[in-house]
Amino acid sequence: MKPRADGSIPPHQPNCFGCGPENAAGLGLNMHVDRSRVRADLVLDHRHEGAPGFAHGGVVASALDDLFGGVLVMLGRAAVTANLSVDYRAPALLGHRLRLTGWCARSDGRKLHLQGELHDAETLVAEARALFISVDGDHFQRSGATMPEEWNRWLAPVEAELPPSKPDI
Ligand SMILES: CCCCCCCCCC(=O)SCCNC(=O)CCNC(=O)[C@H](O)C(C)(C)COP(=O)(O)OP(=O)(O)OC[C@H]1O[C@@H](n2cnc3c(N)ncnc32)[C@H](O)[C@@H]1OP(=O)(O)O
Repeated sequence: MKPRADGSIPPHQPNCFGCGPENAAGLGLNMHVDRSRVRADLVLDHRHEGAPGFAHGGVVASALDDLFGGVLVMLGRAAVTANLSVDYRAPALLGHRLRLTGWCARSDGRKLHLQGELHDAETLVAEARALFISVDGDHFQRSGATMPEEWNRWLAPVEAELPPSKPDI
């Protein structure tokens, strides 16, 4: 799995909660590569409500987690979330166009240290740090479900260190 020629990132799989177009309960993220970052716009609605008019914090965390899944595609690394930390800086308002940005701060063997932000125009709504751990195909065999064909190459072991990337390059 890799970004398309136009920079858009294909869904992890059609029913992915974050980006799968066939998941009626999903967030429907459309992600794309912008230099060394991954970006996506997100408009949340009443299905995602916590306090009246505000998005549920777990939904915000889910969006950032799946955005990091887009960073994995950009990097060509298959990995899973080991740790996700979110600082909520301002309420995420339903009906507003929110912008997600994610990038890889550094890698260390199997460990990928990812960072992301959620903005509403100029307002920082949330920022996240995550530790992802690279995995191979055996990790996903435990579910017994059929893996998407395009994951085969993605799930090949990757030993090489990734170059450091910064959000502003
Ligand atoms: C690829 C497809 C992705 C598509 C969708 C993307 C959507 C977004 C991503 C997700 O939501 S993934 C779903 C949520 N995550 C999981 O289900 C992962 C569940 N956890 C595991 O399966 C295992 O704990 C894990 C694979 C993460 C690690 O197990 P391992 O047995 O492979 O590794 P190990 O426990 O030996 O840890 C490897 C290193 O990472 C470190 N580590 C692991 N978990 C950690 C943690 N939570 N905090 C800090 N360090 C951690 C660990 O200390 C160690 O460091 P050292 O090598 O320095 O000793």
